Amino acid sequence: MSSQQHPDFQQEIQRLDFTKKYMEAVIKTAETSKDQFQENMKEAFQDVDWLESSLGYSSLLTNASFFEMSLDELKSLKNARNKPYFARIDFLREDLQDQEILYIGKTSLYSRENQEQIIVDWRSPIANLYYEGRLGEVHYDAYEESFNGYLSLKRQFMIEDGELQEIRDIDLTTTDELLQESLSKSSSNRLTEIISTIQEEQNRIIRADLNKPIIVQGAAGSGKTTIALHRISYFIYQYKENFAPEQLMILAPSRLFIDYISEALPELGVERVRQTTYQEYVQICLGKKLRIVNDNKLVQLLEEPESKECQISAWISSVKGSPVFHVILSNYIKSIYKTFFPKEDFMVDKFKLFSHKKFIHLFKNDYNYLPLYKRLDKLKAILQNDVAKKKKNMMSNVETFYDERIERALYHGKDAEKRKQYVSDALDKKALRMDEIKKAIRNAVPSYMRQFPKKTLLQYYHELFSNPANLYNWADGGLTEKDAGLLCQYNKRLFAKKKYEREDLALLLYLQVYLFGIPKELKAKNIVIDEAQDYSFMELLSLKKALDTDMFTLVGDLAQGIHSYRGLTSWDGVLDDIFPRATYTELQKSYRTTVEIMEKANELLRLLPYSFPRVEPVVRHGEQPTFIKRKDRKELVQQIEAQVSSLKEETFKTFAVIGKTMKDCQLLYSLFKEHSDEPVTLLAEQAKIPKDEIVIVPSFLAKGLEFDAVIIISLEESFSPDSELDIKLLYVAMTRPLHRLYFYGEKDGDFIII
Ligand SMILES: Nc1ncnc2c1ncn2[C@@H]1O[C@H](COP(=O)(O)OP(=O)(O)OP(=O)(O)O)[C@@H](O)[C@H]1O
Repeated sequence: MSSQQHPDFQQEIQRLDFTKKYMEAVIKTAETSKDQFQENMKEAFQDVDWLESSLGYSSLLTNASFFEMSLDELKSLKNARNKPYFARIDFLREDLQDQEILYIGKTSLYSRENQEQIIVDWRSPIANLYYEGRLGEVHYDAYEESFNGYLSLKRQFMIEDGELQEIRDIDLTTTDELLQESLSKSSSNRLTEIISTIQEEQNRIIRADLNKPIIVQGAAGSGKTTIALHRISYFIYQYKENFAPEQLMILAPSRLFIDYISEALPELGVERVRQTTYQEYVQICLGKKLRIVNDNKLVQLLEEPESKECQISAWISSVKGSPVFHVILSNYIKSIYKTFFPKEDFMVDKFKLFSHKKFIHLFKNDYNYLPLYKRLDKLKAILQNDVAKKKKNMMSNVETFYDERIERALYHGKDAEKRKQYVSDALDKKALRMDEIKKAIRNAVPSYMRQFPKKTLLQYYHELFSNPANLYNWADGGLTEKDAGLLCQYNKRLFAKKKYEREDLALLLYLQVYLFGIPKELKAKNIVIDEAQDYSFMELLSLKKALDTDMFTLVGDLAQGIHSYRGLTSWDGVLDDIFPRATYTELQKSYRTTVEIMEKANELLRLLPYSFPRVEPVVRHGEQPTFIKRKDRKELVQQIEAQVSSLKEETFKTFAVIGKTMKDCQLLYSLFKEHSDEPVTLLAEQAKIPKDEIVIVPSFLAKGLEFDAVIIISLEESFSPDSELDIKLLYVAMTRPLHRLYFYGEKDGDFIII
């Protein structure tokens, strides 16, 4: 039924009008003075002729009183002005008489007269009925109670600029037209919120137990990034009393990616969540800016796959990220700890203040929870305290010793001359001893502390690789002697140039945790990691140790694991050994691409040596992906320009040309600069994604992004069916478009499956 003919259309228009006016009055009052609320209400509703209708709105003008609002609440209310809600549910709870009619929106709004909800927040427990509930008998859980009832209506609203456009009632048979419509729209180059069309399987992840970590293996375009952001929003809503948004953290693969998600964040009320990249975060924790080289070994692997050096370097990365290094670091740390067990008692002058056994006991037991150097600080403080407490006693002991002697000599000595000499010597000795003891008191703690090694994190790290025999022993059989030798040689070469690689960061972070500790203010309470498949075992383990929590949301896709030389090839180890409490979920449905594109991309998955289930696209059809024989140089640029301009005529807005490597992209970029006036941007890791421009982007940087149309090019580089990496890169590139996909190459074999 078209919305205009819907019997409730007029009534819904009135309801929307009421809600908007009510919101305006509340916003105005919050911005001025709360005493003005009655006035503001009268003003907002002055020309409304339906107030006396059966809807019973009139009492609000007389009974309303205003309540304080937080700045955040006010901001979300203002954001919701143009679209106060997107759905309605009618629910009769079995223990209540009256049916509840609930309007669901981005934020909540309470009636100031009777505290009834005018708009229900999408994150509230009852709103779950919209996402999960079929019409009929349903239940929802809230505050550890379950409520049964009957859901008689699920209605969706299309509201644009505050005007009601359409109403759709969802029954058992209707497909989700709103979803179809939302997916058929063109992309704005940015991620947006999807609260009105969240699907059941996605909703379950967003609302999954917030006290447990969660790992999501999701196909390309299944909504992983989107869900992760919505889960943060849900978390903030549920725990607004306990956590400030700043205590949550998103770790994104690059600055480019942070820019990409930035638009969805304010919409979801999560813009204050910390957003950073793994490398930035670790370096902040280490308190050092290191010179990171070979950041993208992937590029080397692509450009020189046969080079021996390159293969060794990839192998080094995989070992440093593997559980073997957990064993190595644990043993290494134990060996460092041993050098901190004192062998001597703590003496001040001739006084024994602290036995070394007591010291070791405190060190090993009472301060076990602290990092090594923090334990040392504690002990130092204890010694200083002890000395301060016993100082007087020690001095007076010495003093008394001499004074007694002097006194005895004064009263008992017979020979006056001898007595005088004795007293004078004793007084000298006393002065000397007093000086000695004062000096001993001053020096005792610093000189005792001097026995402990004082090294920096980097010194410890360098020592880890200084001796292959040690490394071999610490590995407990995890490395051969030859491997240990190779690792030491490789790292020594780097250290000599004061350089480090990304893979060193995890190991440095682990050592930092156990040796020096991580400042409290850097420990987020809940962490979201996107593209988690690109993290190694050690990277995830070190992060968990550094942050001191297992409250992680990890989302990723092993099929897009283009960094698998260092990253993960299975979630098993992560689940078993790092996050044993985690809930593991898979998402197979893809919302981004059309059936035609996804089916083609699925062909690639079959070529990978792992068994990935086929990705199921949401039924949305489009054109078949097309191969176009590219022309040379200048003409190629014209070919692409013509393609884009015809796509623009079809109202598509965002376009990317994806090349396998940065080299191919740079080549195309220079061709554009030479032969075209069309604005183009070559995307780099730190870049921002421009709107309304063609972007040229290498396949490995395109991960996570999306565009209306994508052209995959092959200039000097083609994708090889024999390389797992090439298959994954092509898969990533092919799953970026929403609507159209083209291959521009010399011959169809350039793209493996075309
Ligand atoms: N329930 C939904 N309603 C509307 N759009 C959706 C829904 N779920 C996902 N989408 C859209 O599908 C696209 C893909 O989502 P997203 O980028 O979160 O997927 P992803 O799993 O992170 O993909 P990739 O692994 O390729 O990076 C986005 O445009 C997102 O807005």
